[in-house]
Amino acid sequence: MLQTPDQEPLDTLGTSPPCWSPALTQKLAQDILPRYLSQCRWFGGKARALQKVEIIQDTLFPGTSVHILGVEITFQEGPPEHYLMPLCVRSPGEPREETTSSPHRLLGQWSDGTRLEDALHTPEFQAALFRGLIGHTPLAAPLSLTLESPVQAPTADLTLAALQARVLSGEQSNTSLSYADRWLIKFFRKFEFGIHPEVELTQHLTRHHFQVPPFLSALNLQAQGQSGVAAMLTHYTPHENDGWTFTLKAVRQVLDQVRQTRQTHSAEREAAVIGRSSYPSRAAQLGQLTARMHIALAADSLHADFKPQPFTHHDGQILSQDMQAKATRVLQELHQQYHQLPESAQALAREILDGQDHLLHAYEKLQQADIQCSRIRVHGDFHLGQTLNTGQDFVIIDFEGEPRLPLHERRLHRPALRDVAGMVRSFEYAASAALHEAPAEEHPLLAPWAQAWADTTVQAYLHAYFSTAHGQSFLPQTPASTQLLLDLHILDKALYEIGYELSYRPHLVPIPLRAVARLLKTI
Ligand SMILES: Nc1ncnc2c1ncn2[C@@H]1O[C@H](COP(=O)(O)OP(=O)(O)O)[C@@H](O)[C@H]1O
Ligand SMILES: O=P(O)(O)O[C@H]1O[C@H](CO)[C@@H](O[C@H]2O[C@H](CO)[C@@H](O)[C@H](O)[C@H]2O)[C@H](O)[C@H]1O
Repeated sequence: MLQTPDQEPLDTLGTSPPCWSPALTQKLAQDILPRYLSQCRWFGGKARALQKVEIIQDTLFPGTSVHILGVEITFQEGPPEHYLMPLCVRSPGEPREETTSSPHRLLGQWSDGTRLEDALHTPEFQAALFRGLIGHTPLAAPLSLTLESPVQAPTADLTLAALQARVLSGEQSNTSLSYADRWLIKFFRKFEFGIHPEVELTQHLTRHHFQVPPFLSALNLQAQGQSGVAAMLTHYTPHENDGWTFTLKAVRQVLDQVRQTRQTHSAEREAAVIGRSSYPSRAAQLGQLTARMHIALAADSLHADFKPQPFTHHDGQILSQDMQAKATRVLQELHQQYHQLPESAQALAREILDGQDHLLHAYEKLQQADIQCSRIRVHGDFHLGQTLNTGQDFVIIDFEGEPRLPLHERRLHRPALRDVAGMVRSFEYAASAALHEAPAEEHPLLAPWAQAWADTTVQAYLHAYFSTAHGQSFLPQTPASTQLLLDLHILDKALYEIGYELSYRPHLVPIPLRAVARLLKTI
């Protein structure tokens, strides 16, 4: 009998010894995966009603007994999603690494102790994947390798690193593994055929010597004559923490200081508390870095995929319609999820749903505006968690774009201000998250401080961005069109966050709800 992590008894698999079999894949699709997926951080379909889970591809990874399953998930409404799941059967004698009990790695267990596990957590597959991505294990169809250049390291170091894998924990839409903290493999969970923006942009920026973890190789998976990316190998960047953790700590420090001194907010006290902290200069560093990233992304005018393109009147119309369509979709999801929201969030959701017409109308300004700038390739999902704080500076990571968008949309040329808006939202998100860790009775004291922290930080960031990017073709020509593009991208991002949090982290949805309710009053 196979049991799922919550130990609910399931149908027996028969008396044959536990092993990989058609009966097992059938059981996976019918019983196990529908329940297991909803517990996985990387599963983006949590807000949608599942209709069917189907295993459409089963690839044995060379030299292992690991099955990389291509899983198609159909929902009662909307397009299907595809995920990659490397799984293996492990006998009772094989060691249980420390997180064995975690539902994120254990899919089930037979009565004799044999386990069905997520292979990304098992040493056998971790090592094999690394050897494959450094080109030491030949891969056979449907797998293949894109190798930028041979990995420069003594063979002994590589052999040892293969055995020193560590699954990174934390906020992730994919699964990343560090190898001896020198190399990093990102295994993409959501799978789609086509050029992967993360591989393409990391490769481009590596070649332009920009501050990204240098690209080394990509693992491709083919089916039906098409190819998609399953994993990417880069260097590991030693860092103190990621930009999100670093920033949250900075806001908490400000709020703690206020809590201890019980100082109500005033402009004078703000200058003393926030103005004297070291964070605004780090925000300015991020502003400069963002501008330099855009300059590097706009640098290759000979390559059609990177060459800047004009933002035409027609682009303004398309952008306006696209933002309206995305907003409508998110508001529909919000409407559908309304009764599952906590009461306080319901009030905000109601405010937003009631303001739907006003909100959609705001995007129409893009249709009349005279916006003169170029569209370039952008990061696409830019926020503090996409930066690593090395102590002195930051490095930018995670160029996959918004995981909720199809690949071809993530690769479109866009206004550079889309990324700037993403980072602005992230500073505000951090202020809001820190505030809402505090008990409600402290909010009257702390809220003006959290807002002042966000305003000061955003100002430092924007000032540095616009100074560094001054004169670049991707900046709109007038202050009015710059403001319009920025404001509407901020609104677009906050709405995206509502959809993202409903799908991935429902407990956090009040944060973007609060932001959109506030923006509704200013647009
Ligand atoms: N090259 C790298 N070097 C060191 N740590 C990294 C590197 N890339 C990612 N990480 C770590 O992994 C985490 C998740 O990476 P990310 O690319 O944002 O994945 P996801 O798409 O799953 O969110 C980061 O926050 C960081 O802690
Ligand atoms: O890092 P990912 O590519 O997986 O990006 C997704 O997840 C992010 C959260 O991990 C999400 O970012 C949102 O939450 C952040 C705090 O955790 C905040 O800094 C961002 O501003 C906010 O958008 C991102 O939107 C999503 O695409």
